Amino acid sequence: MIEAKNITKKFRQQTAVDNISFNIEEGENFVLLGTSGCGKTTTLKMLNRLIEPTAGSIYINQKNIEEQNAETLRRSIGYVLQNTGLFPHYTVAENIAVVPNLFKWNKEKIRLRVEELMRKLHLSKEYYNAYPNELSGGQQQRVGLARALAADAAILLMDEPFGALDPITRTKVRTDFINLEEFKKKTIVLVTHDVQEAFELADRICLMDKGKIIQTGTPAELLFKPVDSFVKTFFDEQRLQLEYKSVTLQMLWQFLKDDHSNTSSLKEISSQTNIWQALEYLNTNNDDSVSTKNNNTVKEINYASLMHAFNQYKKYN
Ligand SMILES: Nc1ncnc2c1ncn2[C@@H]1O[C@H](COP(=O)(O)OP(=O)(O)OP(=O)(O)O)[C@@H](O)[C@H]1O
Repeated sequence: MIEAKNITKKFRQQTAVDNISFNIEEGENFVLLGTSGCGKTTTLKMLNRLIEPTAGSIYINQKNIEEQNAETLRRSIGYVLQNTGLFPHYTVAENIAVVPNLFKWNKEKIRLRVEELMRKLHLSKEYYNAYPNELSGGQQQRVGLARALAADAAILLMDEPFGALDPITRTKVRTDFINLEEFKKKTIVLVTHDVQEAFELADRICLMDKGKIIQTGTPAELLFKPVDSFVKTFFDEQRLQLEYKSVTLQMLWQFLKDDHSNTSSLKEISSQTNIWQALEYLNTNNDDSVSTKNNNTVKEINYASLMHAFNQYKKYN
C-alpha cells in the first residue's frame, strides 16, 4: 500500500534520511523507532508531502505521490501531530471537523461524526463547544486523534501521538486507541522513541539510526534475530519485558505441554494473547490456570507451563 524507494532528505549539508526503502502492507501498523534526531519525523512527513525528498520516490496504492496534488493527498491521509497541533481558536467540534469541512460534508453528517468520535474517544459531550486550552493534555490528545480519524482515511500517520503526556495518561489514551475498531482496520505509520509503545502497537518495527534503517521486522524478529549489536543493545535494558510482549501463546504452541486433563472448566483466553498479558490475566484473576485454543486443540496454561514453554522457545530462536 505504501512503498518508499531509496528516499533521501538533505537539509543543507546534513543528511536527515539516508537512502531508505520500505514497504507497508494494507492494514499494517508500521512503527518508526529510534533515538532523537535519527530521521523518523522527516520520514513520516515525506509520506504526505509535508517534506519533499531530495531523492527517491514514494508510492501509495502504486501511484507516485509526487504526481498528486499535495493538498488533495494530505486530505486523504489522517495525521496526528506531535503536541496535538490543535487550532486554539477553534472549538473541540470545529477542530475535529476540519477535514470533513474541507470535503464539504453537510452539517448534520459532520455533527453526527463528531459526536460519534467524541463518544468513542471518551470525550464528554460538555466539551463539544470548549476550546483546547480548557482541556487537559490527555483530552487534547484525544481530540487530535478524533480529528485525524474524522474523514475515515485509510492511512493514518502518527507522530509521537502520546508523547507529551504523563506515563499514566499516556497508557490510558493509548489503550483506548488500541481498542478502537479504526485502529484495527487502518494502515498506520507511527513514530515513537518509546520502545514499550512500539512493541504494543507494531506489527512491524523499522529501527532507524542516523538516517538509516538498521532493521525492519516483527517485534519478535528484532529481539530474537537482531542483525547487529546496535539492534541487540537497543533493546537490552528492557529485554525481558519486551520478549514477554512480543511472544504470543500461538508462537509457543509446540512448547506448551499437551494436557489431557479437563480444560472445559477453565476460562479461555485467545491464543493471540502475549505472555505479558497472560501473566497479567493470571495475576489479576487469581486463576491458577486458564485454557487456550488453537486449530481445535486446547492447552492449559499456568505460570510454570508458560515459563517452561518460553524458555524452550528462546532456546530455538
Ligand atoms: N527543517 C529542518 N531544517 C534543518 N534540519 C532539520 C529540519 N528538520 C529536521 N532536521 C534535522 O534532521 C535530523 C532528523 O530530524 P527528525 O526530526 O526527522 O528526527 P526524529 O528522529 O524524528 O527526532 P525526534 O524524535 O527528536 O523528533 C535532525 O538532525 C534534525 O535536526
